[in-house]
Formats: sequence, structure tokens, C-alpha cells
Amino acid sequence: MTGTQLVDLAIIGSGSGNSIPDERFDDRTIAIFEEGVYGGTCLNVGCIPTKMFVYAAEVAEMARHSDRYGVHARVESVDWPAIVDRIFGRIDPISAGGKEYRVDRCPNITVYSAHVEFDGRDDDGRYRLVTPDAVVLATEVVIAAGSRATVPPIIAECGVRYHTSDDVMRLERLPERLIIIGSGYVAAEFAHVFGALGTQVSIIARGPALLRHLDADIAARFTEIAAEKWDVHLDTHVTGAVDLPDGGVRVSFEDGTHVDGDALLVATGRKPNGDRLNLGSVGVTVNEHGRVACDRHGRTDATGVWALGDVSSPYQLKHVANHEERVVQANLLKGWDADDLVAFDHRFVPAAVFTHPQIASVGLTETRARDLGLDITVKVQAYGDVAYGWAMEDSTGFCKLIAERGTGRLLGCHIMGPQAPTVIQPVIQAMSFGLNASDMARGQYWIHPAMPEVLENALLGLEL
Ligand SMILES: Cc1cc2nc3c(=O)[nH]c(=O)nc-3n(C[C@H](O)[C@H](O)[C@H](O)COP(=O)(O)OP(=O)(O)OC[C@H]3O[C@@H](n4cnc5c(N)ncnc54)[C@H](O)[C@@H]3O)c2cc1C
Ligand SMILES: NC(=O)c1ccc[n+]([C@@H]2O[C@H](COP(=O)([O-])OP(=O)(O)OC[C@H]3O[C@@H](n4cnc5c(N)ncnc54)[C@H](O)[C@@H]3O)[C@@H](O)[C@H]2O)c1
Repeated sequence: MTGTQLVDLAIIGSGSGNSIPDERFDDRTIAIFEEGVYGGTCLNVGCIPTKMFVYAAEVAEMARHSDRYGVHARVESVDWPAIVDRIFGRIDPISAGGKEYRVDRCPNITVYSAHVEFDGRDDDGRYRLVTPDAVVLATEVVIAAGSRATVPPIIAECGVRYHTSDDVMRLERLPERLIIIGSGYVAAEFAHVFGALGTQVSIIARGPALLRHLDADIAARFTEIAAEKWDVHLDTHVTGAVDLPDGGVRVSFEDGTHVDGDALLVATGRKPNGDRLNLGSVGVTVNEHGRVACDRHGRTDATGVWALGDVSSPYQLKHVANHEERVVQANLLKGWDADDLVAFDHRFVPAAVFTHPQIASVGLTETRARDLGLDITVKVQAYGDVAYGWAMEDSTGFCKLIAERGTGRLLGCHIMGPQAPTVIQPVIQAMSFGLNASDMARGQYWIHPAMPEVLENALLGLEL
């Protein structure tokens, strides 16, 4: 669409932002701007495809280790193009269908498939939003522009061929050797995916452990396990990278050594997209972390401009972006100045790393709880000490619970082991609804001999 359009509401970003307009918004004219693939990060290049790859990796991992159960299975071969086709053959039509729905079946909505930026306000106070072909004047705006992968200048500027999570899932061939720079979520998940499918993985961490943002016991155990199967370089600083004549890539380190691979994945964090919106022209501020500043209702400094998700949130997680979208959606319906606005609930935000073993956490780490001066009790319960852990021959998994001594208030839970993101859910529920450790342990049945018994035993083991 070209020319100038007047709308009640403009939404920048078709990830979580796309969920805002439902039938309650049918009487409002709406513009949705999307410069990339419709549906945003989670659907197209994030949570959903990665977990579909992770599942294939789990199947391979299970077959490879089946001997321990007396079942002699083998991974004969991995058909990478078939895996890619299965995943994107499912996802791409969902993205296309989502866009088609908005374009063809929502008469009050116009989709602009272009980059948009603010360009001040008009004389009536409406926000001017400009794309290369169109100008939209909006009474209210939701900034749901997400974040993008960052690449350190040493790699971005050296001319080497590299991948990010945006394109590594669409490689034509499974690389024999993959170098990953970074040691956070993306690095741990792709190391698992590629490693389990047969790639030799080198992982380059600038710090002394992988997944350092997690509880120290989890990070330490995970780093040990990782070093047994991947080529792990800790405390290692990259000084450069070059393409090799054989089509490979070489990454060099400060100590004069290097590692060679067939492909390079850069997984060094994501940056909020607020810096590409000319926010200064409308008085929306960005905080010291580069996030669009907003209050707990999602209101930015500019009246009528709201923000949600990765662009403004302290958490770059889809369940948080979805929650914030529901809050902003409710508040849009109530009105900017309503005295009953809904607030974001960031009290107990859980997270999971779908690597191997799986990891999940909620609440405080032990270090943080001690730093806060809380009187805590900690119980570490091994998966291998409960019946389902025996069944699985698990020897590395554990559940670590942190509670307040005296009250039994649950402060944190950190689990590494099979189905950790599922096993942890009752703790998220207990913390969210204020259930203490003793009531949680004995106020309900725990199915025997199911995996959550690891949690039950951890609760019972706390010295309250
Ligand atoms: C590899 C990977 C795996 C992940 N796995 C998980 C997981 O398992 N669980 C989990 O909870 N989270 C996961 N995440 C994080 C999750 O994907 C994000 O937190 C979530 O998608 C953010 O949603 P959003 O709506 O804020 O932004 P997005 O979904 O990124 O949507 C923002 C959209 O805005 C568009 N846009 C930006 N600027 C402009 C502009 N100026 N003009 C027009 N359009 C614009 C972008 O193209 C984008 O489509 C993962 C992320 C990655 C990268
Ligand atoms: N399962 C999930 O929920 C999931 C999965 C993938 C991604 N995500 C989200 O996406 C975000 C981005 O993931 P990510 O792994 O890219 O980021 P991250 O913040 O988890 O990890 C970044 C890693 O890069 C390292 N690093 C940063 N700058 C570097 C530099 N200049 N040189 C070398 N190393 C450097 C950091 O030390 C860290 O190890 C995460 O914060 C997470 O919220 C979530």
C-alpha cells in the first residue's frame, strides 16, 4: 500500500504483536508493520524450529546410547535435508497462512511488509510512521519489534563467512565440523542439535564455564558433560577468523592457537531493535541496556506508545513476550489513563535450555539468594536416586531446590536432566501461588514412579 493512511493503532512487529488484534479490536483501524518473515522470531527462526531440531537430536541421542538398556540400536545415517524439510515444510506455511489471514480476512487491518520508523508527530498529535513507500498516521502505537542476533566486530568486520541462528537451520548440508562462538542458550542448544546429529562441535567460551548465567552448580556440571562430547574452549578470546581455501573456516585465539571447522555459528546474544526506529523523534526513550523504556503496564514515555517483548523486556523469552502482549492488549482496551491497568508479572519467570541434558530454572540462584542475605536451605536431589532415574540409568541429572529456612518459602529451583522443563512446572506454580515447600511436598499426591518424584524428594530433603 502506498500513500498516507490514518489508523487508530499501529503495531510494529508481527511476532507477539500480531496476537493483539482480536474481535475486540474489530472497530479499530490497524496497521501492522513487518520487515521480515511474518510471525516473528519464535515461529520462524527461534523457539519452534529449534525445538523441532532438538527433538530429532534427542531421537539420535537415544539410539546412540541404547546399549545401556540392552537394546542395540544404531544411527545409520542422518538425512539433514529431510530434517530441514520436515521442519520448515511445517513452519513456512504457518507463517504464510498467518500473513494471508491478516491481509485477506481482516478488513480493518493493513499489513505493511516493510521496515518502518517513527518520524515525529503531526499537528493533531498522531504518530507519523514511515516506510519506503507509505506514511501511516497512528493515534496509538505498539512497539513489538523484538531483537536481533549480535555479531562481535572481530567477526563481522573480518570478512569471514559465518552464520547466526537466523540461517544455520537452513544449511544445505550437515557440516562435519561446526565452530560455535558463545556459550549461552543458542550455543548450548545448537551444540546439542549438531553434535547429536553427527557434527564435531567446537564451542568457544570467553568465560570459565558454559551457561554461566545459570546456577553455578548447573553451569559447572553442564560444562563437565559438554567437555566429554564437544571440543570446549573456556576462557578463550577470539582474535580473528578467515575462510580457508578448502571451503572451511579458521578461528584464531589470543594464545596463538586456532580451531578449524566447516561452518561457523556466532551465538553471542541478541540486541533489542529499538535503535532502528528513530525513537528520539517522538520522545520514546531507551534504557542503559538498549531496551525501550516502559512502565509495568507497557507504557513508554510517549503518550499512546506501548512496548512489549524483546524490544523492551528484561527477558528475551517467548512466554514473557506473550504475557506482555496480553497485558498490553488488555490495557489498549482499557485506555492509556485507565485507573485499573493490568501490570506485567515478572516475579517468577522460568526459563529452559533445550540442550542435552535439558535444563530448567525459576527464581533465585543459590549465589543470588546468599547475596541477598536470605536465610536459606538447599537440597540437591539426584535423578539417579529416584525410580524413574534408575529406569533411565541417569547418572548426571539433579534437582536443586532453594527455600527460606523457617517459612519454607520456595526461592529457586534449578533442574538438569531428562524433561527438566516439564518437571519444573509444579515449582513455578507453587512459587506463583505462594505454596510453601512442606505443603507442596505433602499436600498432594506424587505419581509413583514418575519423574517428578525427583522434585518430591528434593522438597522432603529441605531442612526447614
Ligand atoms: C534460536 C532461538 C531460539 C529461541 N528459543 C526460545 C525458546 O525455546 N523459548 C523461549 O521462550 N524463547 C526462545 N527464544 C526467544 C524468543 O524467540 C523471543 O523472546 C520472542 O520471539 C520475542 O518475541 P517478540 O514478539 O518480542 O519479537 P519478534 O518475534 O522478534 O518479533 C519482532 C518482529 O518485528 C519485526 N521488526 C523489527 N523492527 C522492525 C521495523 N523497524 N519495521 C518493521 N518490522 C520490524 C521483526 O522482523 C520481527 O519479525 C529463542 C530465540 C532464538 C533466536
Ligand atoms: N530455550 C530458550 O528459551 C532460548 C533459546 C535460545 C535463545 N533464547 C533467547 O535468545 C537470547 C539470545 O541467545 P544467545 O545464546 O545468543 O545469548 P546469551 O545471552 O544466552 O549468550 C550469549 C553468549 O555469548 C557470549 N558473548 C557475548 N559477547 C561475546 C563476544 N564479543 N565474544 C565472545 N563471546 C561473547 C556470552 O558470554 C554468552 O556466552 C537469550 O538471551 C535467550 O533469552 C532462549
